[in-house]
Amino acid sequence: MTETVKIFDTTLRDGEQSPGCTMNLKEKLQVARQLEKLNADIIEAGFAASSKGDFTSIEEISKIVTNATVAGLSRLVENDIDLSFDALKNAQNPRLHLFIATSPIHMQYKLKMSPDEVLSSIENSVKYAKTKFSDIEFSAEDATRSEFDFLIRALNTAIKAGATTINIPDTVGYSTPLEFSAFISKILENIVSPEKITLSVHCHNDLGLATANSLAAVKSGARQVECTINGIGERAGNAAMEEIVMALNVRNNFYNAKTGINTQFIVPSSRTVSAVTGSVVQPNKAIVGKNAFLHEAGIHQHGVMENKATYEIMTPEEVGYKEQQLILGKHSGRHAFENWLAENNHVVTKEEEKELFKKFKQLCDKKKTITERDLEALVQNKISVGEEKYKLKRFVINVGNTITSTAVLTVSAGGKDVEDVAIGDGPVDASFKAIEKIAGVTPELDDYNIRSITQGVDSLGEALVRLKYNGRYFKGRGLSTDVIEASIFAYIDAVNKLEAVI
Ligand SMILES: CC(=O)SCCNC(=O)CCNC(=O)[C@H](O)C(C)(C)COP(=O)(O)OP(=O)(O)OC[C@H]1O[C@@H](n2cnc3c(N)ncnc32)[C@H](O)[C@@H]1OP(=O)(O)O
Ligand SMILES: CC(C)C(=O)C(=O)O
Repeated sequence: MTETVKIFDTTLRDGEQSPGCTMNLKEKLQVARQLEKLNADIIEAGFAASSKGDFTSIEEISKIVTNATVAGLSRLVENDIDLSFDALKNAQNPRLHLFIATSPIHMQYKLKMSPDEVLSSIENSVKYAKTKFSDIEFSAEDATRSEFDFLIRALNTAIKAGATTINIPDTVGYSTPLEFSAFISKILENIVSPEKITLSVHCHNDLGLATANSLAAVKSGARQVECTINGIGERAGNAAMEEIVMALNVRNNFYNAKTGINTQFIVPSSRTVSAVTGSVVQPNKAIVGKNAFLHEAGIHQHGVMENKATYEIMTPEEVGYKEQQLILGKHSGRHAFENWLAENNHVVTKEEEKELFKKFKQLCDKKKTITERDLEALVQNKISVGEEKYKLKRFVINVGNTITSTAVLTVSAGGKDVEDVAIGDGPVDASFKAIEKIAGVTPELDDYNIRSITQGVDSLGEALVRLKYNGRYFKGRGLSTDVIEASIFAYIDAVNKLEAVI
C-alpha cells in the first residue's frame, strides 16, 4: 500500500532565517500563494513573537490560504503561544508549532534549564496551548544530539499533554542516513500511542545530507517531512522540497510513499522563491537548477535523441519547465496579455497589470524573441519590487579602459526629479555611488550578482544586490536587456526597501 507523506513547508519561517533571505509581506504572500498551488499540506508562515512584521505576515497569510494548514512557531512561553493564537485567528486550519531543545549542550548553555525543568515546561506549555489549539506540533530541537531516554521522556510528555504531531529535528545536520533511519524506528517503538500522532522530521543540510536523512526517515515510518523550496534555511539550509517530492515520485517503487504536491508547480515556485529572496539557485541543483535537464556530452545527446529515458529519470515538464516561444509579441494586445497572466495563475492588481503590459511592450521592442521565461521574469520582478520612493528616469555613463567611469543619474524621488553624478571603479560602482548621493545613504554592498536568465545575445540580464545597513540586509533585483540598467534597477530596489524601514 502506498503511504501518504505530508509536506510541511517552512520556506517562510526557517527559509527566511537564511542570512539575507528576509521577505517583505508582499513577497511572503506571493510565496504562500505559490505554496497553495503546489498543494503543500502545511505552510509554516512565521514566528509571531519574533516581530510585528512576522505577526502580520502570519495574520495575512492565514486570510488567503484556503486549503493548507497554516502553522506558527512558538517557544514554550505563554506570550509566544498567545501571539500565535492571535496571528492565526483567521486560518481555516491553524497549527501551533511548539519547540524546545532537549540536547544536553542546548539545555545547559542556551536554555540554562535542567532536564526536569524542560520536561515540566513541555507539560505546562502543551497543556496551556491545548486550551487554544487542537492541532499542536511539538519539536524536540537538536533531537539527534539528545540522550535517547530523555528524548523519549520529552516526546511522551508532549504526547500525553496533547501534541498531535511529533517532530524530530536534526537541527545542526549532524545525523547520517543509516543512523537517522534507525533513530526514527527506535523512536516509533518507544513513544506512547505512535498510531495517534504523526511523526515528522526536519533535517538541516550541514553535511549535505538533509534530503537523504529525510528520505531515510520516511522509509522508517515518518509521515511528515519539513522542507523548503530550493532548500533555503539556516546555515547550509533545510531539506529541499523539490528533492523530497521527486525522490518519492520517481522511486515510489522503493519508498511506497507519495506526497500530494502538484509537481508541475515546482519550477515556478523555485523561481518565485529565488526572485523574492535574491538567493540564486546553483545551475547543477537537483530538479530546479538550470542544468538539471540539459545534456552536453555527445553520447548523452545521442541517447536522449533516441529515447529520453536513457538519461532522464523524470521529464522537465513533470516539474514545470516551459521554454516555449510565446504567441504573444509586439503586436499583442492587453486582452491576450491578461489571458496569459490568468492562465499562468499570476495574481496581480489592475495597476500592476498595466505596468507589466507597458514593460512587456518595451521588451518586445528590445528583444527579437519573447519566451515564456521572459514573461515569467517580468512578473517575478514586479512582485519583488518594494515601496518605490526612488524610480530611475535616465542615466548616462562614461566608460572606457583608460578613463575613470562617470555616471550621471536622474531619479524621481517622491515625485521630484533629482540628478547627481559620481565617479567609480567601473560603470556599476559609479552608478551605485550616484544613487547613494541621491538617497543620502551609504550602505555596504554585501553581495552583487549578475546573470542572464533567458537565452540569446539580447537575453534578459538579472542583477541581484544585497545591501547591509545598520546590521540589516536589504535585497534588490533588477531586470533589463542592459546589464548596467539591471544593476541600477536592483540597487534602487534595495535602497527603496531600506528607505521603507529607516
Ligand atoms: C532551531 C530554530 O530554528 S529555532 C527558531 C529560531 N528562530 C529565531 O530565533 C528567529 C526569531 N527569534 C527572535 O525574533 C528572537 O530571538 C525572539 C523574539 C524569539 C526572542 O528574542 P529575545 O527575547 O531578545 O531573546 P534572545 O533571542 O536573545 O534569546 C532567546 C531566549 O529564549 C530562550 N529560549 C530559546 N528557546 C526557547 C524555547 N523553545 N522555549 C522557551 N525559551 C526559549 C533562550 O533561553 C533565551 O532566553 P533568555 O532571554 O531568558 O536568556
Ligand atoms: C524549530 C525546529 C523545528 C527547527 O527549526 C530546528 O530544530 O532546526
